[in-house]
Amino acid sequence: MSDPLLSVRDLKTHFRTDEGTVRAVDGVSFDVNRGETVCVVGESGSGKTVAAESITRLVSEPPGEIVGGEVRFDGRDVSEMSDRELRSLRGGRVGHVFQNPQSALNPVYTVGWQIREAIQLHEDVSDAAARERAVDLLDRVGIPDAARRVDDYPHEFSGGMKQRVVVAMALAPNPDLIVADEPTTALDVTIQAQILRLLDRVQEEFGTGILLITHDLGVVAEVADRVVVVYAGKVMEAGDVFEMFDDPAHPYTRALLDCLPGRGDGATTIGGSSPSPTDPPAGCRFHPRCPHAVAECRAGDQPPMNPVGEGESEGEGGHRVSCVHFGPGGDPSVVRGSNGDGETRGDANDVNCGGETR
Ligand SMILES: Nc1ncnc2c1ncn2[C@@H]1O[C@H](COP(=O)(O)OP(=O)(O)OP(=O)(O)O)[C@@H](O)[C@H]1O
Ligand code: NI
Repeated sequence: MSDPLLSVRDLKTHFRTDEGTVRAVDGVSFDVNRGETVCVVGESGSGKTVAAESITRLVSEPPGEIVGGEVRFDGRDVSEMSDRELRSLRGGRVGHVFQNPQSALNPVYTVGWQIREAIQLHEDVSDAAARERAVDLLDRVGIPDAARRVDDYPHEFSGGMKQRVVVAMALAPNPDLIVADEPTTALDVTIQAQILRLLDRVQEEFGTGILLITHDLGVVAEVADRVVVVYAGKVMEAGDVFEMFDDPAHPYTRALLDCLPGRGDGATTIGGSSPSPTDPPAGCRFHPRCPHAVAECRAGDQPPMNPVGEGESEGEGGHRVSCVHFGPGGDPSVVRGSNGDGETRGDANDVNCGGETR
């Protein structure tokens, strides 16, 4: 198999604050292959945005610092790139779409000008040709009357239309990877579905890799090929979307999935609160809230990523979980329920289904 498009290994991004060191991302690994959609899920403050920003080193240093690990894009170590190379990577081969479209658009230029810039930064094309492509892109992201709207300023677009412009801008240089951080939370569900469909079409046409950060497990079910579940800066579970929804392994994942309509009782909340980002618990970071925690979960480091299924590969692509019950000598039925079909699920787990998992 060829190298993954993006490979993140044991990434650690910390912030030095007056309250202490915030271990926002604390040893996170995942891959994104060409043409694949990987979703990162986890509750607020778990480090999703910081991980996404660390890929092209967008985290402001200080207070942030990438203190460990490795990010490889198309085989190249991103930490070895010059500032010039990094700038051309961002908004070039890696397109970012952030939660707030406002921050991605410059209010003093027309959207057409900004998309042209995004094209011409990476390609030697004439103004006329770039403008034509800008119109075409606006049209493709579903902006009506694109030939006229191309000369409008960002403030002349509604929130949903603005986010489409941002997507058009990210797509302008034909990126190999799109990193989209909650690109649709601020949008109504119809527009959200349209944007997701658009990304899907682009992916099909160009084989683009997509890293999508979202709270919304409904979106995950719809678009993900693989899922990475993060909690307090650590990966709890990763794997194929079907395997993960069919046989969720980590108690945290199971609690999250219980919030989906038609699963669990849909009304539970995770008891307790997120751990302190400056002083996270030893052992599994989820243990203080886990109904299945045993002594082994409370000491040492986060458990290694154990294969979930029989004969499951230990590699980056397989279904793996950071839980001692799936480790050597462990008994997964403790988590799955004695008959293995998850019947005990939902009783002690209290995951907040409101707010974050809209
Ligand atoms: N500039 C900063 N200075 C200090 N701490 C920060 C900074 N940026 C992020 N953090 C901390 O890093 C942790 C991870 O934040 P992050 O924004 O990545 O979470 P998230 O998973 O994206 O959450 P959300 O779903 O709310 O967007 C949080 O504890 C946050 O407070
Ligand atoms: Ni975020």
